[in-house]
Amino acid sequence: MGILNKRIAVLPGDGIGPEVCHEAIRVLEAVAERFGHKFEFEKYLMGACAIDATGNPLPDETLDACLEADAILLGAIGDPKYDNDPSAKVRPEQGLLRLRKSLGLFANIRPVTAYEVLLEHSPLKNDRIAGADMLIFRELTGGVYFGEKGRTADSAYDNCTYSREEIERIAQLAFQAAATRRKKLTLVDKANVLETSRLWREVVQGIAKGYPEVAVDYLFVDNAAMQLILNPKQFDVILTENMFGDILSDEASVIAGSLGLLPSASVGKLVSLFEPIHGSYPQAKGKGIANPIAAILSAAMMLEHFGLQEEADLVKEAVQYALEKKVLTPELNSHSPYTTEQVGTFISYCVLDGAETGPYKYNMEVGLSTII
Ligand SMILES: NC(=O)C1=CN([C@@H]2O[C@H](COP(=O)(O)OP(=O)(O)OC[C@H]3O[C@@H](n4cnc5c(N)ncnc54)[C@H](O)[C@@H]3O)[C@@H](O)[C@H]2O)C=CC1
Ligand SMILES: CC(C)CC(=O)C(=O)O
Ligand SMILES: [Mg+2]
Repeated sequence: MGILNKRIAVLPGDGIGPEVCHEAIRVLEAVAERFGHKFEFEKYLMGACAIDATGNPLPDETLDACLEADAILLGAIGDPKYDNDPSAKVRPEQGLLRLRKSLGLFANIRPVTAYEVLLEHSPLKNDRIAGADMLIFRELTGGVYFGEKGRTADSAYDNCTYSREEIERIAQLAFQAAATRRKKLTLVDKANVLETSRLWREVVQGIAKGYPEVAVDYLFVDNAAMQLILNPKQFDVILTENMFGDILSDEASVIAGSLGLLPSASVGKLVSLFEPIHGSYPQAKGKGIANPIAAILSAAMMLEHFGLQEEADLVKEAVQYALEKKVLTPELNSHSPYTTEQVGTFISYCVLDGAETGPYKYNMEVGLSTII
């Protein structure tokens, strides 16, 4: 792959979103400097910050810029002042959902890896999770989050709808991924109760015929929630609908070690979007304790999407090195002295100068001598 010129629309959002985005951008800048690529970053409003500034959680200017960009980097959106007001007419989350729908981002891909070096910090049984490595395909533009909603004084409803086409397009992607991995796909649903889940099963059974090399199994979501913790190594590719994928992937982050470690790529018909799976973690805003790795690994997924595999691998190695050297934010180790920015600096230097010289440069700048 030659030198690339890419325009990246950045939506830092709310809470810790701007802090983790900042570190992901620095890492992408380090990649650009090392390999000679030109990445242009332009920031736009979305979420609570956009409501505050314009009254609209997804201003037209933001949507237009996203449509014209080569990729989108998103931090996170959400603010307690809206979460705690049940009568709020406009909400930050509406901006995110509308963005996903408008861009046709129907597949949200969330890799989950149990990091060997973090096992000692895990609340889970180490021998059960060591080696776990799965890819969650979460449907992102259908289901109960997008169905018709209604409210009277004493009742409320949120409809869940899926069409055959909506299921087919993400199932095809999930099968393609499974075929390149350990060749196992698990459909997670609630087909004993939900009509939508029965349609998911029917469609997936049909598509499975085109992938005879992929073993398919079916799990009810309540059982899946337990199996994830009990025996995560059984999973390779998990395919599921919007809300189940949302919930199960946060649960699966415990296998990795922290919600602050899990990245995602959302792909569809138009431009792709890359975001950590976590939210805006408002309690941590401005404290320098948010883990930037989920955002940095989302940037690595963006590099893969651009076809820059060597660059993406370098970022992933730098992250691995930060974990090995215990350059950790406090949720992974309460004794850790490292801030969001320091973790970002360490990873950026490893990307720029390699895992050998990067840390020395980092130590000189930060004045820490504990890493190497
Ligand atoms: N994609 C998005 O922008 C999302 C937005 N939200 C919004 O975020 C706001 C907060 O929601 P919560 O339910 O508290 O979820 P959250 O994901 O923001 O935080 C839940 C918990 O995960 C941990 N955590 C999250 N990110 C972390 C990081 N980078 N480093 C270390 N620890 C981290 C913290 O312990 C935190 O209390 C709400 O307004 C919600 O609507 C929630 C999920 C996704
Ligand atoms: C607005 C929510 C659906 C955001 C969320 O929890 C997510 O995308 O993971
Ligand atoms: Mg979520």
